[in-house]
Amino acid sequence: MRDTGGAAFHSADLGIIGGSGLYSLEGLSDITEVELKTPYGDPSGPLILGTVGDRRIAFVPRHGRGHVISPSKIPARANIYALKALGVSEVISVSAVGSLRGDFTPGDMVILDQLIDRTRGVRPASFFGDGMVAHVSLADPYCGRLRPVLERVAAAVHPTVHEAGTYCCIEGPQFSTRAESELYRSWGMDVIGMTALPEARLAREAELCYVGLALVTDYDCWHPRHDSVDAQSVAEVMAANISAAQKVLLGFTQETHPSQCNCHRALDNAIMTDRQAWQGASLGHVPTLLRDRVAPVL
Ligand SMILES: CSC[C@H]1O[C@H](OP(=O)(O)O)[C@H](O)[C@@H]1O
Ligand SMILES: Nc1ncnc2[nH]cnc12
Repeated sequence: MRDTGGAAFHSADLGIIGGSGLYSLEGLSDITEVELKTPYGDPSGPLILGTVGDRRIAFVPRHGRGHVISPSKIPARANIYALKALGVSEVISVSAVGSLRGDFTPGDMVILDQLIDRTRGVRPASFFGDGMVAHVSLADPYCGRLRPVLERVAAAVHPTVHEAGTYCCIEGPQFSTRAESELYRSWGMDVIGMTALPEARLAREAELCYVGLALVTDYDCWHPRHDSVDAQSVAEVMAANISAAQKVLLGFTQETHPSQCNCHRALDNAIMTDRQAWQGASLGHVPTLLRDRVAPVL
């Protein structure tokens, strides 16, 4: 069913953002497709809403249907805003990644815990700045409450799950040079991709719990005994592991429940703008993100 009624008529509590190779979700019932408009433009495509057990899920493939959106062009603000507007409080983000170390091999899963930003500043990376200035903490960009749950669920369905990993986010869409790949390895980065940022920054600003499930698809271009990555090989390894990823996602929906979390208070000590100055048109669309947090003063 296609429904353009908007967020007000729909709701979800868990958001799933699909990456390369994950363009649909298995196991959903009561499926509705919603086309949402946001102040930050259209999301990557219609959001798919559905039910698994007692969870209402909202799914969005970040590259769009048919993989038509390049990493630099992903409307991350619209995607996160749309999830927030639907009532989502927890998000799991799935990514294909290259391995930067010998013991992370293609087919492995990684429960991401850290990020390094090697994007070039061309991606809008904040909801704040026009009339309201906020500086959230990103010290731990992934939710510490949900990461162990994801690890447990993944370990139950997949033989090799790494409990932590630092994701190096490059601009793309080209893959790295060998010198860059070696540089990132020398810095101690674990995996490489093009999409975890600004998604993770925006999820924190929107006070969402956010976890990252990375599927290792290649050794980038540093490994002396493996071919350099290409898009086709990424797609092939993803296809071989997609049913395991789907099982992890389904399991995760049943193992987590919306609960109180520090992530939902990320703006508590972050807003620098005087409270009196929160009034007025310059505040733009931030109230929707903050919802009931600022409603009393607006
Ligand atoms: C198809 S290879 C490069 C492409 O795959 C990854 O996408 P995602 O993170 O959405 O799974 C990588 O970041 C690039 O966008
Ligand atoms: N080696 C790599 N570099 C960047 N993004 C990727 N996605 C999957 N493999 C990748």
